[in-house]
Parts: sequence; structure tokens; C-alpha cells
Amino acid sequence: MQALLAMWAEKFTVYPDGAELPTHHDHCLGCGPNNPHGHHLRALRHGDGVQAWHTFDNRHVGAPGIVHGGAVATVVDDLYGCLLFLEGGPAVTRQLTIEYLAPVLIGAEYRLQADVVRREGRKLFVAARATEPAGRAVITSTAVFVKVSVEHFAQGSPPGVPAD
Ligand SMILES: CCCCCCCCCCCCCCCC(=O)SCCNC(=O)CCNC(=O)[C@H](O)C(C)(C)COP(=O)(O)OP(=O)(O)OC[C@H]1O[C@@H](n2cnc3c(N)ncnc32)[C@H](O)[C@@H]1OP(=O)(O)O
Repeated sequence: MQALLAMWAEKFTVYPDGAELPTHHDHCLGCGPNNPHGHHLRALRHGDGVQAWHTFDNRHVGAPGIVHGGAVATVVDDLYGCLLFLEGGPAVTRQLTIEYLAPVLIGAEYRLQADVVRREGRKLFVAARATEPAGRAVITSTAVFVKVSVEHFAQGSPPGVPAD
């Protein structure tokens, strides 16, 4: 576990504009490439924020043809988690709000953008949106993240890795 935490800490480095950001870890529900249930989100630095193009598939269906609201929230939360790579250290979601303005459709590509709105002590106030290619916003979001030490993550133990 300590080795995994150290590997994660190395991901907090400098990323030029346009660079692809790393995944949180291989099995992350949002971005992990080895999670068969996951969204496999890939985020890029975009100015001081992050952006991603994302298409939901039938694993994340709610009403027929429409993405489950919880799946949308997962992707937005994870995108905020990618923003943390530009902040230089870890933080966790304390509050997440989503405004579902229009159905998010299975098989349609959306552009997602997330930015830091302000920093206040340990708190990061962030905002995000997902838009259709034509530019209409289908969701908007705000969240409060609280900075934590890397040791925060030692409360959990990845599958097959004993806590130490
Ligand atoms: C595998 C191994 C390798 C490691 C690999 C790691 C992988 C890493 C993966 C990351 C993936 C990312 C994916 C997305 C991000 C998640 O999904 S994170 C997971 C979901 N979130 C959590 O589990 C967080 C659970 N909550 C907690 O642990 C604790 O509540 C927290 C957040 C650490 C805060 O604890 P605390 O410090 O005791 O809390 P508290 O003092 O009450 O509040 C902190 C501050 O927030 C303020 N606050 C609280 N609520 C609010 C609010 N709603 N609005 C405004 N301010 C508020 C408080 O007033 C306080 O302010 P200050 O007094 O500091 O000014």
C-alpha cells in the first residue's frame, strides 16, 4: 500500500497545457483502464483547468438510452479528481452538486470542463459542465474538495494488497 501511495504522490508534477493527465490508479471507477465497470475517463490540462471528451455506454444506462444520473456524477467527480493533479496535492470530495439540465444520452460525445473557482485554506471550490458538440450545457456542477495528506488514502486497502 505504501508503494502505491508513493507512486501516486509522484503524479503531482508539472503538466503543460494540453498534456494528458495521469489516471488516479488502474482500478479507479472514473479513469482506471483496468476497471471493467469504469468510465475510462481521459482528461487533459486545458489552461488552468481540465477538459475531457466522454461518451457513456450501456453499462451506465438509467432510463433506456439515457445515462444514469449517478454515472454522470461519477464522471464529474473524477474529472475534479484530475484537476487535483494541477493543484499539486490530493484532496477529497466533501460536497458535490449536479444540475441535470437535459438528458445525457448513451453513445453521444460530450465535452467536459472543470476549473477551480477559488481556494480558501484547505478548501477548493470547483465548478464543471458538460456540453453537447453544439455547445448546449446538459449538466453544470459545483463541488467542495478538502485537501488531505496522502495518508488519508491509507484508510482503504486496494484489492489483493494488505493494509500496512
Ligand atoms: C490505491 C492506492 C493508491 C492511492 C490512490 C489514491 C487514489 C485517489 C483517488 C482519487 C479519486 C478521485 C475521485 C474523485 C474524488 C473522490 O471521489 S474522493 C472520495 C469521496 N470523498 C470522501 O471519501 C471524503 C470523505 N470525507 C472525509 O474524509 C472528511 O470529511 C474530510 C473531507 C477529509 C474532511 O474532514 P475534516 O477535516 O474532519 O472536516 P471538517 O473540518 O468538518 O471540514 C473541512 C473544511 O470543509 C468545510 N466544509 C465542510 N463541508 C462543507 C461544505 N459543504 N461547503 C463548504 N465548506 C464545507 C468545513 O467548514 C471545514 O472548513 P475549515 O474549517 O477547514 O475552514
